[in-house]
Amino acid sequence: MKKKLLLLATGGTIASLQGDMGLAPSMEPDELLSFVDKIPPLYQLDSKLLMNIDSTNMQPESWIIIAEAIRDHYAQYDGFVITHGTDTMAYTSAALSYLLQKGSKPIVLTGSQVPMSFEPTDAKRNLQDAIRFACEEINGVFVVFDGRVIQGTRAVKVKTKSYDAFESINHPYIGYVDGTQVTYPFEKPINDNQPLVCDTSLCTNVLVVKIYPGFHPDILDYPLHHHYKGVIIESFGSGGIPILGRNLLPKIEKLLDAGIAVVITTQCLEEGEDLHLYEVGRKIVEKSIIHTRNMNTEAIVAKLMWVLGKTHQPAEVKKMMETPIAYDRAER
Ligand SMILES: NC(=O)C[C@H](N)C(=O)O
Repeated sequence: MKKKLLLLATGGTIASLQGDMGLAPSMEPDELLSFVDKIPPLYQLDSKLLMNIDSTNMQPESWIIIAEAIRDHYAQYDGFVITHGTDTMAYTSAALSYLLQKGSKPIVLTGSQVPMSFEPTDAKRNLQDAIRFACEEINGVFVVFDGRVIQGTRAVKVKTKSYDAFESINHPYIGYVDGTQVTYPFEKPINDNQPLVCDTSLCTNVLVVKIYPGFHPDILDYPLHHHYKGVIIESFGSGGIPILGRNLLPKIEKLLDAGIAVVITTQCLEEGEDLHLYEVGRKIVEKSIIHTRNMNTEAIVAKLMWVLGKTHQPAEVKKMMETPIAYDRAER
């Protein structure tokens, strides 16, 4: 049976044309599709333009627009393709993994490093691959890019120009697309065909701070005095914060005392935090901070906004953040 797919276009390089001020998204979804080699027996496709923006301009409110469009059309289609800029695609793929849970259909994000109208370009292949993967019997949110299928909570943009811009971090690739062929390196994930759960309440009062040698503890006064509900600290290596010199512990205690969720992650892309390893990590483990294990920052930001959209109660926030959703974290 032919699959019924919906393409939701949001802009990005894939839809960009050269203007006086540089590349800017302006192509309509039908124009994008005119470049694609159709696989007529496999699918029938409708399209809708949700926004036409550089993904630099994506906001959490834009994630909600995308999620609600999918929710509203969920019953009518077998799969969804979202064309999106690459710069914040990993945030959107993570966010949609929280906003739209369970379900029975694939939601596939793609984009390109070079506009569709340029030659050569990666846009044509990526869009074709995304459409092909959206025909699979699989559920969840995925990024399809340069022939690789990545779980939505595990994609990270690691290159600014090359075609292989995205990697699956701390998680295996779900699959590969080559022409009309989809292969799975491991067992194909089981589609347990559950009803879609759409929950779009978000709290955006979240701050990410990357510490560095010389980071001044006073910076952490800012979230305290500006109604922030969550602070994500990108610490070093296996995880730890300075406890000598510009000691961050007293300020972190103040944040926790004020009921602000403090989340610790690592600046290292691979293998995740292990705060128990070193004294500089253990000191903070004694406090009720939130562990992230091997989650990526994009997923942590989206998950924290989503969790804080439901509760500000510290123990609840910690429990929800530390509970795996959509394969976003693995315990050791
Ligand atoms: N390759 C791209 O799509 C980059 C673009 N600035 C965007 O994220 O919209």
